[in-house]
Amino acid sequence: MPDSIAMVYALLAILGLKIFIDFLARAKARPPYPPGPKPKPLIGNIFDFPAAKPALCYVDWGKKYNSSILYAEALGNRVLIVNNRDDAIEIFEKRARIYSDRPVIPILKLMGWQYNFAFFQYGEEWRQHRKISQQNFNLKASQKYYPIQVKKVHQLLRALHDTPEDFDTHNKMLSISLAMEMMYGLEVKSIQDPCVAIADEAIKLGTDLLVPGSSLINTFPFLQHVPTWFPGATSRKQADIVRCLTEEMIRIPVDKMKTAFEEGRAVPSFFTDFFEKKQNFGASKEEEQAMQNIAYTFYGVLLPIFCAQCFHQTISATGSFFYFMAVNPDVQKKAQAEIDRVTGSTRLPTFNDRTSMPYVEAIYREVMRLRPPLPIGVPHRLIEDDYFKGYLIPEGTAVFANIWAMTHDEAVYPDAFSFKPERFFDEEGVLNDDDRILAYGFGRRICVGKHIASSTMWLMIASVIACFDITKSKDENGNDIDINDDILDSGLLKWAPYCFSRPNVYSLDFLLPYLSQQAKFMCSFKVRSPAVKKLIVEGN
Ligand code: HEM
Repeated sequence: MPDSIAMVYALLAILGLKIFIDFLARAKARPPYPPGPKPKPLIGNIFDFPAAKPALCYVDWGKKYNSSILYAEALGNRVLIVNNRDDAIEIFEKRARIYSDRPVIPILKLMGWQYNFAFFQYGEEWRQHRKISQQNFNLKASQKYYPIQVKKVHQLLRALHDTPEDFDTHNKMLSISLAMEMMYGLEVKSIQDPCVAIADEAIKLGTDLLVPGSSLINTFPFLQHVPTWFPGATSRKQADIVRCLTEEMIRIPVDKMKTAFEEGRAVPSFFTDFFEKKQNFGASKEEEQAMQNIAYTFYGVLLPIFCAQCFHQTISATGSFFYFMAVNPDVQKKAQAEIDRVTGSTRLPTFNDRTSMPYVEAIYREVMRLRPPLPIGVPHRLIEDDYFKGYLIPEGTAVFANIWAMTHDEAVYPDAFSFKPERFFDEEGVLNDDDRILAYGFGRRICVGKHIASSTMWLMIASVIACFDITKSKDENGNDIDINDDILDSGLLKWAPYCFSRPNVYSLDFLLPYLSQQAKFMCSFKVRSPAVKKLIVEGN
């Protein structure tokens, strides 16, 4: 080998060695990552991520590593878990500029779910959608939907009265028909309505694809480019079906609403109001697309949160409430006494009663505390390196608020695992100021539908308690059927950032908190009196 070539090789070797030494020196000099399980060579923490109940597992990590923030990584995917409320406020709210992005999820696009702005990257498009949503669904503006909410809750009461054993189906009707009427002014009359069937199927099939191991695309995003005809591309095919269903889910209500408009029978709603404005004053294509996306997003979000069966094993906020009432008859009695005092048992509760019913308010807070429907929230993504409590949090880290850990913190909520609405009262018996519902998340991505959610939940709770005694179901011998405590696992399922090749791309498994494993529980609804029966039937 000529000397000059040998020289080049030697220089390259020295350069390589220098880069390696610099790398080691930098790694040594940089502040450490937050505590967490020790990563293994190459695979990192892939086997440390919990296979179930992540919220609980991350609480254990917190104890083990004596830290309220935990860090782990697997094949370039970085995850930070925040177990403590103050840290969450510092990170998501005080540092919102850099903690408001979302991880990129390639399969969403294959399923046509990229129109759901809850998954949008932090940027101009998200900002536009968020602004329109806030204008239409802030505390004051959302009150224009009160009449629809009242109508839907009264329909739920009638349905529970007629066929109490179908309470899951009635929950589904509440969520879908509320969304349809609020967003498109459309009345869904039965569970057989094509809108219901299509939305149900799209969400079921779509969420199936998110279950770990169900699709290799979740693990190896490059597989998204494999054509559907390719042998073995089953999840690719399923994603295609979901996309078709999702497109229908978006198209059908818009078409129906336009027809109603042309025929002069359109009812005011989020989208109808926009459509009317468009006819009169015009609107840009982007604006129309944004309105359509928002209507679809709200529709898609309402289903899993309120509906116990849309995601086949989900226990919803409504389902958690039924459960807590069935196993806490004393709480129910106390709430019924309060409601009867305010309404005189001569009418159903109304929104105007909310401030006069502090105990019902406390029940709402306690349901949301004990069973936050999304226990580890929806991940945010950090857009640049950050330093927190002396630790380095690298750019691209997916950051989870462990809401469940915060709402089960014994230091804040003594006897945290018990259902005790009384905890929200001070010594004078006045409702305390612990009124922030952590279940709605944090910062700029905080739930934009929280006022609709809060009012719907409150009215549903007050109305159902006013009308029914909810008890455990009985077996054929008249004995109580115990409700399996597994119900307590609600929504605590897994999130595991499986191997992805791109640092800002995460497994869809983070959506799994939406899913839970326990079977449907049984409870029974008994109308409290003939007078109440009359109120239910007449809807007063
Ligand atoms: C009990 C009911 C509900 C709960 C517990 C809940 C919870 C949440 C949580 C935890 C997030 C993520 C927040 C974060 O990133 O920190 C979220 C986002 C969101 N929620 Fe809700 N939600 C509920 C009901 C609703 C309803 C009824 C709507 C619409 C009508 C809605 C619309 C949205 C939207 C659009 C986002 C995405 C916001 C964004 O990314 O900017 N939610 N929700």
